[in-house]
Amino acid sequence: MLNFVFFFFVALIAWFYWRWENSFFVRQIDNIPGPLKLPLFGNIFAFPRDGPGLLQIFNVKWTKAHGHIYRFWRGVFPIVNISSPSDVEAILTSQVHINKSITGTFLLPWLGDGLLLSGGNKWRKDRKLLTPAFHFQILDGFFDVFNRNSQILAEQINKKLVDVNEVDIYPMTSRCTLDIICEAAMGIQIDAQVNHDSEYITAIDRVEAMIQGRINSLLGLLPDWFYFQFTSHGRQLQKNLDIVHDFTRKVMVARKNIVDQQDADGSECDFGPKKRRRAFLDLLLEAARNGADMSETDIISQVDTFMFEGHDTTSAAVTWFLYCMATHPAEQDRVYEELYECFGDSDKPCTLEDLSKLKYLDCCIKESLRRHPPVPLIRRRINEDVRLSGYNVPADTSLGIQIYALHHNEEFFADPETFKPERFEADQIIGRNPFAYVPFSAGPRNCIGQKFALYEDKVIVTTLLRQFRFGIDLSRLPIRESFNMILKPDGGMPLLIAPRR
Ligand code: HEM
Repeated sequence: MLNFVFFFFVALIAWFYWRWENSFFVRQIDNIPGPLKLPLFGNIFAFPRDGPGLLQIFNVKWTKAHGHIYRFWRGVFPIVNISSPSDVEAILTSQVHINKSITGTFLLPWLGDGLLLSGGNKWRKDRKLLTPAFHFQILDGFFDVFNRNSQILAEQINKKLVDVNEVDIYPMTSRCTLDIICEAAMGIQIDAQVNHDSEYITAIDRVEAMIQGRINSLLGLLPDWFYFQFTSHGRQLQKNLDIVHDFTRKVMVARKNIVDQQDADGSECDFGPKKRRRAFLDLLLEAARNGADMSETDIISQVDTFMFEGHDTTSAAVTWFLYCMATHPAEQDRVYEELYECFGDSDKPCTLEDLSKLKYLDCCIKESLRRHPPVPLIRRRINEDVRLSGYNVPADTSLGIQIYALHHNEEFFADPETFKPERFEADQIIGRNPFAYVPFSAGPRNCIGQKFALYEDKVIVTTLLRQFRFGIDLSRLPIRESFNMILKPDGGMPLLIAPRR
């Protein structure tokens, strides 16, 4: 009898699987070229565990083997990856495909329904509310935060140079951008550059590494309730998430109390229409006070989202830019000449007006973001059937937009592995498909912090290049790129640094 029940269930599962395999949905997906899949597991065993391997398989190996549109299976969930400008344009400019895919759910326990992960009307409402926070007049007010923290970074480098001439620059730029975003998002100074033992900073580092570890392994197939309750990885992640959320909540309450107090005693408010620089948190608290439908949890999710999106991305951009300079001394000299023309020998802080004069620096930064895009892959959930490169991609499919593969497409960027800033000189851009280059994404769901990031990036690198010359020990090359949610240097970024004066 038991045998009969067992075989009955196996046969039932096999029948359901066979029906599903032959469904119109699966047949449409499998019509798109892609690697051979295993029943139930799909291609999950082909995913490398390490970041460099992951970048290679998605952006290089499978793109070369199957073309600029291919599909693969994460268990029974299909993912279609695209990297041709016309397909990318069709998705990014669409008002229909604006929701994030299932992989975004791994970030949900951390970022909640913040701007990065929310969809539909909630996203539209929040995006409208937050857009004024990135008005250029408001960003101008952050220049003193950028300059002050860049100068602290230069001092920290100088301290290291007393003993050595090679410094791993990546953790240092990371702490610098963390200090900047904390001040901009929450209005507080955590001094991560000098205070290395902060529980909050350690927890943020762990949360990022653990979420990436989960995505890349079989743990990613477990539902949240099981993963957080019954695996030690999940329990550890929860512990670190509690530290991060606790910190954000405490800052929010403290900020709210200050504002309430100032309101009550009529003293000058440090947030209000007359004050030029306001943290993003102030804007959210103000909106909540003015009756916007926004709970405490909503505010925390938005602040945590800015902390995540605004920290590692920019430090990766700064780090890869310094790498490009270190490996291209002639281009570094030309950038320095331009800086010298603008600033001379002075210690004058960098202003928005100065940045508008630094045209060659701008080309070098754009080329660095092409060659090493900090966000190499973004995802969408297809809301209704769409035709891409002649294939029908059915509704509910997860779609990957491979920014890295797009930026390395020979058709648009000849000799794509070579650093050539002149690609971004005015006459070279004419006629190039604008969707061949999208480091900040494009369309309605582009990066809301794009201008903030570029100003911050430029102030940090000008501060450093005015004071130091960067080089690299050739035996360290190549520094491998690692796909860890963002594009990080594998094993750090050891650069040879010499003071200019
Ligand atoms: C060089 C640095 C940066 C790069 C390359 C970058 C890139 C991107 C990209 C590609 C997206 C689209 C993500 C997606 O569709 O899944 C995005 C979204 C976003 N970015 Fe950035 N980003 C950078 C810096 C920043 C900064 C400094 C902030 C905040 C101050 C920020 C805040 C956001 C937010 C909130 C979103 C979600 C926008 C939405 O869905 O409406 N980013 N970013």
